[in-house]
Amino acid sequence: MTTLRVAVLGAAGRMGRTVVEAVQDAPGLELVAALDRDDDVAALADTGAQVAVDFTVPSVTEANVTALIRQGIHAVVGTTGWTDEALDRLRTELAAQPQVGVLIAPNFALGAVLAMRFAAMAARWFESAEVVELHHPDKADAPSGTARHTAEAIARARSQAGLGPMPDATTSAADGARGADVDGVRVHAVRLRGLTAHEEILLGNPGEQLTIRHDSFDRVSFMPGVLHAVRAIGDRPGLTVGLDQLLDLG
Ligand SMILES: NC(=O)C1=CN([C@@H]2O[C@H](COP(=O)(O)OP(=O)(O)OC[C@H]3O[C@@H](n4cnc5c(N)ncnc54)[C@H](OP(=O)(O)O)[C@@H]3O)[C@@H](O)[C@H]2O)C=CC1
Ligand SMILES: O=C(O)C1=N[C@H](C(=O)O)C[C@H](O)C1
Repeated sequence: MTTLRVAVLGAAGRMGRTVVEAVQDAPGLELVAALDRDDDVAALADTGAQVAVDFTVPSVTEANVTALIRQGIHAVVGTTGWTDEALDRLRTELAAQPQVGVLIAPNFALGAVLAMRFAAMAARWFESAEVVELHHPDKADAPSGTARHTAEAIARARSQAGLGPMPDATTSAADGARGADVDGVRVHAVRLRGLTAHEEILLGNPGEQLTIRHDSFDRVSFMPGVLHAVRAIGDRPGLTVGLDQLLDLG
């Protein structure tokens, strides 16, 4: 079996530490670099890394991935905060390095990926849909990348089905009481000590409710998805958004 040489960016962080352990324990993978703040991503090629995993912070992840692409290193990215404009800039970078693969995934937990897919399937059959995400209080961004992605998928499914705005008679609300508006879908963010990463998608019709819930109780929940992506990304040149694209879900 040939060994795949892997680097981790954000290696001192909560996710980075877990990824370092997972790579060290994974057959066929070799950890060749563990970088954090102040380390030089532009010199990573010297380590022989073939794939790099980025769990850093939204303000630096684009610069990291750009540096990886320019060195011909594939990227598996879990860091949140990607805008459509930033993704377009990556596509431009990738056009000059057509052999390089980049995966940006808001959530690597297999259950969370399936929950997003189920929500998108269900959305057109319900009058109302709202998303509640619940996380540890050390998280920097709100709403979560997963919740944004979920809301965007619900909005897309509703629009494709020709559904209009959801019923909502609110004419007066305290600041934030109705959550964030993501493409017309309300998203509510809870921050609570003791939590890790959780999401509920509430879908309502007259007389019935469907609740789709996913819980990550521990960061190990993300590791099977990360390792699958590390092994798969070299055969998938260009930009891929969402782990579901690598899971053969149909
Ligand atoms: N896709 C998924 O499945 C998941 C995604 N995430 C996302 O991953 C990201 C990281 O989460 P988490 O691990 O909890 O966050 P942490 O804050 O624990 O980790 C981020 C790490 O990146 C470091 N860092 C900051 N700047 C740089 C830089 N320029 N280069 C390299 N490293 C840098 C930080 O250092 P310092 O502390 O000194 O700033 C820290 O060690 C978030 O965006 C989060 O939402 C999280 C869980 C799952
Ligand atoms: O910061 C976290 O912890 C998480 N971030 C990701 C997100 O913003 O969706 C994934 C997961 O929810 C954990």
